[in-house]
Amino acid sequence: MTHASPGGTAQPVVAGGPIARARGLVKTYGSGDTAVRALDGVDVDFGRGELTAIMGPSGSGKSTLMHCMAGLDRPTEGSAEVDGDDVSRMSERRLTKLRRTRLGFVFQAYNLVPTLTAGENITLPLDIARQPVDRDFFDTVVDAVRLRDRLHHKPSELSGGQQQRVACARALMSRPAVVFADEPTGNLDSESSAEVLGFLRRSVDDLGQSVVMVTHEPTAAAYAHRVLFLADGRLVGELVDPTPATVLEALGSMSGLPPEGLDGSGDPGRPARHQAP
Ligand SMILES: Nc1ncnc2c1ncn2[C@@H]1O[C@H](COP(=O)(O)OP(=O)(O)OP(=O)(O)O)[C@@H](O)[C@H]1O
Repeated sequence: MTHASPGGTAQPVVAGGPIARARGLVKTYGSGDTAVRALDGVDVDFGRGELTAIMGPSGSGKSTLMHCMAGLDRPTEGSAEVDGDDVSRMSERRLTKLRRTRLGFVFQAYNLVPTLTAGENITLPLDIARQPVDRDFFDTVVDAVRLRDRLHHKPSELSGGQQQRVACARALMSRPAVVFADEPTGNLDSESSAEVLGFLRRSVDDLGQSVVMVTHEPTAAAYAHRVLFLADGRLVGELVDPTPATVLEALGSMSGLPPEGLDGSGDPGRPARHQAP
């Protein structure tokens, strides 16, 4: 269950508080006449133990928001907190450690090491960090991604969907506070997409993982507990318990609405609330 506060901050109501949050997040690229305000004051909470999708038109700031939250980019103003740590103010050294130990990443490109087997790719981050591999958890994750019979295959011997499931398993192995997934199904056919998205959702429902996913696809966003909509670097709406139809409807209504405010309030900073029927 979520509510939009009068101040415009979308806040999920979940036990233990949000796993990540942004306050007054601004990101400006360049300067002077050519400056681009990619994020224009974003306040948002990401629910603990939830799959949150971020949608919006091309250039609306989705990747910039995710990168600022994940410490891959520095905001110009405001704060980005993950599990109580302000990543916007951390030293590079601490950020590197945080990304390695507390965050998981899944990108559109699978980024697997071609000379290693699927199993070796899954444990690689732990091996690099010289952390022990919890074999029971490894088995749980491998079964959840349904890769048991592919563990000894190299990436070139796996389908795109299987490679992305290896990348998902790898992201989960350190039990990160948050998995950030940027267009994880962008290269996949619909069947492989369903497998990857099904796994990301199960990682939340069955393993308690928190996941934040950028996507263009309403069918992908419908796997989320909650969808956030960005436009021109601002949070302009959210949808709880989405379906492909309600996501499409929300996207359609946003593109057709006047610029003074998607909820009709005249306040462009206030997110419109689209509740699934
Ligand atoms: N490194 C950069 N330098 C300059 N401008 C940038 C940079 N990265 C992003 N931008 C600009 O910031 C704005 C937001 O970009 P961003 O990639 O976050 O949008 P997006 O919603 O993820 O887009 P897409 O769906 O096309 O990936 C765009 O206008 C983009 O051109």
